[in-house]
Amino acid sequence: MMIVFNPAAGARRRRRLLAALDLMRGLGMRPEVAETTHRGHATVLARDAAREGVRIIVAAGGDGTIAEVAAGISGSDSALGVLPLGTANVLALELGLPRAPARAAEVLAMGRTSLLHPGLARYGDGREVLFVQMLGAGFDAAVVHHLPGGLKRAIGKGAYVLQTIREMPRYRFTTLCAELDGRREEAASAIVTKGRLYAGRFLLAPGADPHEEGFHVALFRDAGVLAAMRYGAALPLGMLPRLRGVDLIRAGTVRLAGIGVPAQADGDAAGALPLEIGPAPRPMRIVVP
Ligand SMILES: Nc1ncnc2c1ncn2[C@@H]1O[C@H](COP(=O)(O)OP(=O)(O)OP(=O)(O)O)[C@@H](O)[C@H]1O
Repeated sequence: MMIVFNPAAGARRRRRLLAALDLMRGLGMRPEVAETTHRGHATVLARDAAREGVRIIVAAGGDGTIAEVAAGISGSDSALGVLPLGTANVLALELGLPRAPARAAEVLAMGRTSLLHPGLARYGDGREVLFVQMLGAGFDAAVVHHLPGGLKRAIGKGAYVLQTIREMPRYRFTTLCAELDGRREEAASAIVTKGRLYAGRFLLAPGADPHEEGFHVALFRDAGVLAAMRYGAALPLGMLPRLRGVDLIRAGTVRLAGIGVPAQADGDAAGALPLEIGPAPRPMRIVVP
């Protein structure tokens, strides 16, 4: 087993990692730990470990770190493990992975796995971005693009709320075009999700399951500040999936286009449209409780 640790959020994360390591050592495990030094590094570390035949490669960080490690092991026989140390930890909530470091370590020690079907976004320039949870295009991506890293480290999840309020008056709402299995739709924003949850434990797509193939696409039809406020208020109340102006559609492939529309994948900035989303070439195994 190898642990890929993102130390970016400081001392608290390191303490939680050490607590997990303590338990593992108590069980006689001696996992190697590699620390990331920059964005994208987790993918390189995980890819090298997968080539060496490491059986379980653990992402110790948030959803961005998990996505980077998943990209590194994609196509290999290594399984993905998770020590949830991030801000939102959506995948951990989705899969019922414990947040307490000792309990998360126990799950890793047991090594029970299930199949995960990540999504792969392909851009016009040939770039590819793998995601395990979701890809958003439009307003939520603008929030992610402009979120100051320092603010997130200082106040955690509240940073997203603050940045959403800041973004409302300045985001230039444009129409994006979504092609869902070839069927054309229009929306102000879209979230292509593998899972049920969004931004923490808030319900977005009740019928979704990351263990299944395909995507659930949430289309936010209405543009403008008032609509964004309505969506933002409905989310924590669990009312978003039933809200007027929100449609949820299943699809196996998704094309998104729109001039200057930003994209985010698993909570990290991921360029701009146009892009095409389909399944990753191979599903991967993930360690689950
Ligand atoms: N050493 C580093 N310094 C700065 N940034 C890093 C470093 N290592 C990784 N990163 C970047 O930090 C991003 C965010 O980290 P991560 O996902 O672990 O935490 P988070 O954003 O707080 O969690 P969540 O996504 O659950 O909200 C990663 O996508 C990665 O690109």
